[in-house]
Amino acid sequence: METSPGRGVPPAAPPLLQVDGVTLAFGGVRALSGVGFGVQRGSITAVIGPNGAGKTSLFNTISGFYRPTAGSIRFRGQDITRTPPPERARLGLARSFQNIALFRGMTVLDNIKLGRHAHLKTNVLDALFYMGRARREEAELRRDIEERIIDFLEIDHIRHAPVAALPYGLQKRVEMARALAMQPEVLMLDEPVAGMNREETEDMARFILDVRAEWGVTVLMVEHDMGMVMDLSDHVVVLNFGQVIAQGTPGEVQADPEVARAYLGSGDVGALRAKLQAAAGRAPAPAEQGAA
Ligand SMILES: Nc1ncnc2c1ncn2[C@@H]1O[C@H](COP(=O)(O)OP(=O)(O)OP(=O)(O)O)[C@@H](O)[C@H]1O
Repeated sequence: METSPGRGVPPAAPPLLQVDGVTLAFGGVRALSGVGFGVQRGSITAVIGPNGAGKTSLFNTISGFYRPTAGSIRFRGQDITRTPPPERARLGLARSFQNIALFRGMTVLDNIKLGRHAHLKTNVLDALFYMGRARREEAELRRDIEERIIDFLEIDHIRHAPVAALPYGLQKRVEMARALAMQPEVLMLDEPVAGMNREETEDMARFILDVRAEWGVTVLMVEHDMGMVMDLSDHVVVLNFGQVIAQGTPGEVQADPEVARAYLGSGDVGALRAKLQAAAGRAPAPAEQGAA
């Protein structure tokens, strides 16, 4: 492997997803101003920030629902700034939504199948007569869904249940299953643990880690639960008023006075760290107490 001259450190791989100078305005409101960051392959990257910071706008821009007024988004080196959302999904960018966007009257299995349909190569005529490749793809589809995703997310017992009948935590899990059924390279999770109790949050955190470890999927999430973000993420991007005010490892952003100012109104990083540890249900370790 090629290394940097004289330093013995391999050069960083180009990011799988690269956001550069993204600006987005709604009339007079600038939701995003020159936002830039990279998502490394195999990482768990989180976007955080106070209410109204621009997190949802950024997610909608990356998945193609909003078109930026300036800047670019590259995925696997390809410029996708103007690529429509379904095409981005086919390229390998799948997402879940902050407010669950499942078909509530349909079963869990049928909802998950809708995700997989993004990849079916069957043409309309085949589908109409349900023959040849269509039938093979349907069989493959069922096997893939039933044996991998449903088992993995431990939702076997509810596969035939209508989504509307399920508790919130399970609905979120089904949404993740549907996004996974698109076989994404990057799974974008919009507030995956919003509204969940601690047990549901811990389950979801475990699934996110396993998605990366067992499926090799890169994860990009927006999340308010700071404890969960700090525990899981390799890279954290902090937005405030539509701008990136800090980014780095969880330790780096927690030690950044700008981040403390955005969340607490003062640059007290010790208070920020204590708040985050309280959010994660932990007391500060003795070595950390004086570290601020
Ligand atoms: N469709 C829209 N039309 C006009 N302004 C919008 C629209 N969507 C977002 N905004 C504005 O853009 C800014 C960023 O909003 P956004 O929802 O992206 O923030 P957020 O970080 O996701 O907030 P929250 O944490 O509350 O979900 C806010 O000032 C918001 O009022």
